[in-house]
Amino acid sequence: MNIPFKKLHGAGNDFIIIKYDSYPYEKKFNDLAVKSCHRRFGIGADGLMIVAASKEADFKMYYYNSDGSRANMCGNGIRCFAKFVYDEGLVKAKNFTIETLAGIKTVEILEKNGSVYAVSVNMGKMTLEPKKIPVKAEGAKDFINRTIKIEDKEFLVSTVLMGVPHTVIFTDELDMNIVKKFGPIIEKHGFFPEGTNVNFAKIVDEAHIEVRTWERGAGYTLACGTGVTSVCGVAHLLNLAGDTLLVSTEGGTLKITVMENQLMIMEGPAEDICYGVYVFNNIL
Ligand SMILES: N[C@H](CCC[C@H](N)C(=O)O)C(=O)O
Repeated sequence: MNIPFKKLHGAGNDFIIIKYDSYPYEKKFNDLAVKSCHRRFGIGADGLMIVAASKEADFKMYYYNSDGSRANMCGNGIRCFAKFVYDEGLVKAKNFTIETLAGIKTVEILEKNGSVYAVSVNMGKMTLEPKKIPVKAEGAKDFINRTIKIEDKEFLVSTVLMGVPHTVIFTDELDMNIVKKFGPIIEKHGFFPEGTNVNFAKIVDEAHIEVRTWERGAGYTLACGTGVTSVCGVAHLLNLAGDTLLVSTEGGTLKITVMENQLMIMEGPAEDICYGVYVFNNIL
């Protein structure tokens, strides 16, 4: 089956985007994600998004990780999704809404010299209640500053829901060996019945944070929008940083603003990489 696609990235977190009508087989989306996201046998990406019609918003976004698992929300992804639908002429307004499994998100296209260079997204508020994340923490009102012991190391973690579960670990030094060794262990730790994304964060000063993320269902990625937003929300909650933050990831910089009412606005890049036709051999 030949499927037209575009590939975009948001701060190095890369995605394949297709239109629902070009492959209207929802039950096969996870299989399509695994095969198209494969870095050798497919196009290669961290995730797949499908642009569909919505009864409640301007569009509906399906998001799948490269391992085929579906996730409720994707921060870098929704910026790329917004650029895709705007550039494809599917929407004329610069402000519009996108239905996700984490609720309806409002996005704003940011244009310079007639081309979209970034998108601003209202990411909503963090959820702290363990049941809603979910985290196993009988009777606790949140999962902030908890200790996880793995081998001989103790991690002070804070887990929140930012559309998807995010565990935040503040550290003085970002050590990629630690990220890649302990990220996958924490991702699947028994505390997290549905798994978790894992963000290692270094506070540079009250306006700058560095983040490296091990993603649930995708592994180490160059950036994670919901992860960066979660880090900023927890840093603000713990008075470790201010309310306007520049967050540098390996793939680029995102700007997060924590509003008075705890809503968080993420602004960041969305860039085209390529477009073409994917030959989906779904017989195998
Ligand atoms: N890269 C995405 C996160 C995807 C979430 C997914 N890894 C999951 O929670 O299963 C972002 O920019 O927010």
